[in-house]
Amino acid sequence: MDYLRVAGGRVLRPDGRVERADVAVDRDEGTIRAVGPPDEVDDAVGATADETLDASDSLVIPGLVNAHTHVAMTLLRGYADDKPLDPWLREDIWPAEAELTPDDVEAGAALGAVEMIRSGTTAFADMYFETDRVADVVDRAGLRARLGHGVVTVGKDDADARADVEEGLAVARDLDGAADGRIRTAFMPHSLTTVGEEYLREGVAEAREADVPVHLHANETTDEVDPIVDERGERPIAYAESLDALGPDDFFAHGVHVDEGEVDRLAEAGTAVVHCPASNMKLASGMAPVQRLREAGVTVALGTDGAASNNDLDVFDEMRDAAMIGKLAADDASAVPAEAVVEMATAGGADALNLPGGRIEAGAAADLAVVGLDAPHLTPVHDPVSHLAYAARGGDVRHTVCDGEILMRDREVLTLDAEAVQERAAEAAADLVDRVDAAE
Ligand SMILES: N[C@@H](CCSC[C@H]1O[C@@H](n2cnc3c(=O)[nH]cnc32)[C@H](O)[C@@H]1O)C(=O)O
Ligand SMILES: [Zn+2]
Repeated sequence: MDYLRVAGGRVLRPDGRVERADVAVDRDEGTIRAVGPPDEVDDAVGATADETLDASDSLVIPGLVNAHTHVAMTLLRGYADDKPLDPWLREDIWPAEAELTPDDVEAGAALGAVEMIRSGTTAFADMYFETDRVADVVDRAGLRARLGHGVVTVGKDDADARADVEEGLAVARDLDGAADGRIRTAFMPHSLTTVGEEYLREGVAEAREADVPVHLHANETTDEVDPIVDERGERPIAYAESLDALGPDDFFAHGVHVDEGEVDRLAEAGTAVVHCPASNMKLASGMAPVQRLREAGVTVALGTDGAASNNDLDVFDEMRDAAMIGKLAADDASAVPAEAVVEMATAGGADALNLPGGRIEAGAAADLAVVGLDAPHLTPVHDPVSHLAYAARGGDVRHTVCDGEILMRDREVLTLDAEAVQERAAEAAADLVDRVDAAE
């Protein structure tokens, strides 16, 4: 086998313990072959390493999972800030997105991919359009992803609405298994209010038929929950259930305004919630009951949401924000502790997306990040897990590995030309804004 050894570091294990260990990666299989004391891994593998990644003074963690984003929105980073969700989407974001070309989406997705690799993220879920272009980027970048075409039917005539649903289903069927299996898909209606009931019903039924999961924005703002309650006399999660969209492989973004009954239904159904604390704070959407969700047994993952409502794709920030807002929401400083947010960003994310990774153990996918712990803001190291949650940043990541392939070594991205990607995205964004201004 082609043997990559991650050597000399401390390793975060699935039970939350941190131990001195080396990690042996089988690059042919893309899996972790052994984890153990440095003098034992070669024996366990029965070979010496073909290549070594230095992890001294560092912590080896599972690759982080960004379980909800719109990755090409990096082009709209800082384009419109300081507004609530609905006017922000209608007045600023949707008009700009109307001018996006397939090339723009690819440029923005590549920028997002570079940003994610640099900050130790190895897997993400993306809801956007021109999904085949996003998939190309995922393939080249070496990342893992669950991708979908965001379906919106409000404001469209029946033919256009149907075409959008069909596109959502076609993308989910056609791209599943792409990039040597690193790409999986989902049917992604934007939300329960931006897609009409009959389209939701038909689309979800076809998704079930095709065996692809459902991902949507749910219970994000009260402005979105109230109309459902007023019109239907039921809460959004009950509505989702009536649509057959509350399955064990489905995952919903936000879950901010969920009541006790909805939390219990999510737990019983096994539907995961992707908590997006920065987006929820920035759009003043509200505080998700994360402690309550976890206590009820709901799988909770973390997402940055799009870069226009964050404004970056750094999952380290998300861990910190989740811990902070989780305590505030629960009015309890012991709520949503460091271990919880680290679990949400790793195993929780992999479980929510039903993708390999999220755990450093023999047999698991070789998706990992090596985080340098020798920076001033990480000194001293009383507790590495505390640092992951509260003090480390994406820029502390030294190496990133996905599916056994080194995506970044010594802070140099190997799979994409980071400089060219950044230049192209900046140009695409400037041109985009010119077109939006001209269209007004
Ligand atoms: N097919 C649709 C695209 C939907 S993609 C998903 C959409 O979600 C939008 N979005 C980004 N962040 C949020 C959020 O926090 N809540 C709801 N929508 C968001 C994003 O701008 C994008 O338009 C169309 O042609 O308009
Ligand atoms: Zn979103």
